[in-house]
Amino acid sequence: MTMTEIDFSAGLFGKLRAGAGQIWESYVDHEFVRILGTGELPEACFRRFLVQDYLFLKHFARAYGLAVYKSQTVSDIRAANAALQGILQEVPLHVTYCASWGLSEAQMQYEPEANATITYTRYVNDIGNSGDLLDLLVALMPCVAGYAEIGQRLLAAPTTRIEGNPYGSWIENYKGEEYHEMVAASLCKFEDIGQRYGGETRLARLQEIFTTASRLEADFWQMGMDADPRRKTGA
Ligand SMILES: Cc1ncc(CN)c(N)n1
Repeated sequence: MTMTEIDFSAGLFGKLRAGAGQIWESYVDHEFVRILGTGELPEACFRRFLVQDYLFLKHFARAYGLAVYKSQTVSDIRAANAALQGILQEVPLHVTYCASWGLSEAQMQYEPEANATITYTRYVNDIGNSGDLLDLLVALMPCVAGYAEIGQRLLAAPTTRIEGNPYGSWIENYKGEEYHEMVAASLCKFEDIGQRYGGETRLARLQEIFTTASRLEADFWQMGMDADPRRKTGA
């Protein structure tokens, strides 16, 4: 089977990604991702990230529920529902890692949310509440497509190690065919909705939303990095 190759530079998504420039790079090429690929990421950083990501996924599933509500056609409802299912399919990966550290799913649910989690998830849901379906999808796409790009980059990087890497199954998930097929379908629907909702005439505002969500993605990695015990400065 050939791997689904995604062209991240195409269409409205490609335009927004290019418009986000250095902020997009700071997300997909974050230090956290690079040392996760080599296996050198301190476990405390990955733990902090993964528990927060579980809480993040809950709010992103809610955001896709909102996308279902904002949809005006059955085809768009189906696509938002499929993306919601895609988000939920990530959860077992998180539950399995946390179980290996003795943390149950019941306990994960009651972990306090980090500022980075609150800021990003509430921003996206606010865009969805105040804007239309296209605004909401623009806020969601850095999350959906960014991890597929990260998976593709890790796969291509000569420094990436899967065997013996404690984060190997995380890498396998986001470079895997199932995730990439879901992202390819999401991007295809995004281009369709972009055209129907006049994306090209709304570029300035859409760029603002996309760039903000990309910056909040980079901040999310940084929240994981900051849990490195060697970087702690006293407090
Ligand atoms: C913060 C974040 N961004 C993106 C993904 C991939 N859906 C995720 N699990 N977490």
